[in-house]
Amino acid sequence: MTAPQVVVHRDKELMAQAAAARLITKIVDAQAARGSASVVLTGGRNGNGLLAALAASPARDAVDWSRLDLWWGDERFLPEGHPDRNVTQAREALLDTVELDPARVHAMPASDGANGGDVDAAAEAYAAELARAARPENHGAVPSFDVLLLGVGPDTHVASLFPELPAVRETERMVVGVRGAPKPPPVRISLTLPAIRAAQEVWLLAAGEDKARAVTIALSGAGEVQAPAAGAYGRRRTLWLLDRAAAAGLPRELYPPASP
Ligand SMILES: O=C1O[C@H](COP(=O)(O)O)[C@@H](O)[C@H](O)[C@H]1O
Repeated sequence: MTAPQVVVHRDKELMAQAAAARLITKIVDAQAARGSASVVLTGGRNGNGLLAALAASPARDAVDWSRLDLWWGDERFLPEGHPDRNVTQAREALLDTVELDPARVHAMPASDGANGGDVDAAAEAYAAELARAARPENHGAVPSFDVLLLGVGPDTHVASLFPELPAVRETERMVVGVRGAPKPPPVRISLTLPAIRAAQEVWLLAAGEDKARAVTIALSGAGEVQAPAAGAYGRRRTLWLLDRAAAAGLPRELYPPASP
């Protein structure tokens, strides 16, 4: 487990811009070192804010978009093209404006796709897609993603792992179907904590007053079943990217005094 590092920005706009700049640098560095990069996207306000900031950044042209693998941490199990699907929102915020290789865009299945309305079969299909992409050096059933992004919900959920629901207790499967999510829609697909922890770096995003309680709980030693965000960490780095409002309840010693 890597200890969380906390970076606090003035407001949510600056947080999104700084996170976008950080992500561009990570992708460019990975592509320079290995020829390609892999990123797991998140849905939600902060994840989409980051993508919009990336779309607006002139530095986005430093990325070779055709050599980027994109995966999703979770998806709302809805028909293809539904406006509430995370992939639809990501396309609108960024993906439709860059030259991605469609074969490298690994959206989670839709409820009107090959598996029909069977969310468990859809989750299994996504797990199989991840397993095919994993290399022997990844030592597991999912790739060692360069960066895995997670928005933190006001109830401490990450991806579609909600407090106390069975998905957050999963220790074997990499992807699961979720039913009864307290945030609509109730049926979702999610990476599990073991899949999330396969990433080299996990970045958790939270901005706004309504996230302050969740951030304080997750960073104060809570258990992952009660506070799923507490169980999200990367192999090499776990980075919490916050704005001042979301960090309001944290003890000041948790982040450096130099944070503007
Ligand atoms: O429903 C979801 O919510 C979380 C958090 O979203 P936010 O709007 O509160 O920031 C998100 O990370 C997840 O991907 C999404 O499906």
